[in-house]
Amino acid sequence: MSKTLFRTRIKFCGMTRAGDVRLASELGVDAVGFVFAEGSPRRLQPEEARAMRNAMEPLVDAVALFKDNSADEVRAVVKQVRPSLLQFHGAEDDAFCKGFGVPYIKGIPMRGLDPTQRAQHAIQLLMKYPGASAFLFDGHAEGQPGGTGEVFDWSTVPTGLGKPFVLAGGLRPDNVFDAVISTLPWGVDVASGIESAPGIKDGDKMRRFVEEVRRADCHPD
Ligand SMILES: O=C(O)c1ccccc1NCC(=O)[C@H](O)[C@H](O)COP(=O)(O)O
Repeated sequence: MSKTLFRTRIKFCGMTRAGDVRLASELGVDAVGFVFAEGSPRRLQPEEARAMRNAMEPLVDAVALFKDNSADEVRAVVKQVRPSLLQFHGAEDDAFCKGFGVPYIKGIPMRGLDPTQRAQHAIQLLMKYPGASAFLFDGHAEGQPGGTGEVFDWSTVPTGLGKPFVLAGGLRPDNVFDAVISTLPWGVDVASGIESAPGIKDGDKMRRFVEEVRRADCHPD
């Protein structure tokens, strides 16, 4: 694969502390994610996310993440937090995902897929989620929660999507360079790989993660 000229976007997911959000902005991170999925150790109440959202610097996107939440819960978050993007990780269909007047990213479980089915997988995704602004390829298995640090086989990333994709799943400062060079994603997303405990981001890991993505962006291949 030949290298393109764009800058790889970075999203830090599962933010729970205002100081972590501020440091992410200072590091030049493009988006931060607030998790509303039931059972997640990073789960926020809308009021908590709203407080962090109101303190955010301009030109940084807030992404609200759901997994099989009710429409009322999604609406409450949209009203209070004003995210610029929604991200769905459950069995929500396209009609549900696009029903809130906010662009959406669809999280796709990638565990155990067949590398020979990359093109077919892309077609299936485009047919199933025509309204998605982007896909986020994640390391977990179908029905499982994300944010668990599981890497999937990058050779299964669908080809010929014609839409941006975000690579996720077990990315860390020590593997994100290879991940970017191998898959040339529109963006990368990380939760546990920049944490000292679930929801508690580690400043040094955050900084090193961003440096490694930038190093990959400058790499000639
Ligand atoms: O982060 C969570 O707790 C979570 C819970 C339920 C569904 C999805 C969740 N996270 C999705 C993300 O976007 C994570 O950033 C992604 O799974 C990568 O996580 P990690 O492998 O820990 O970097």
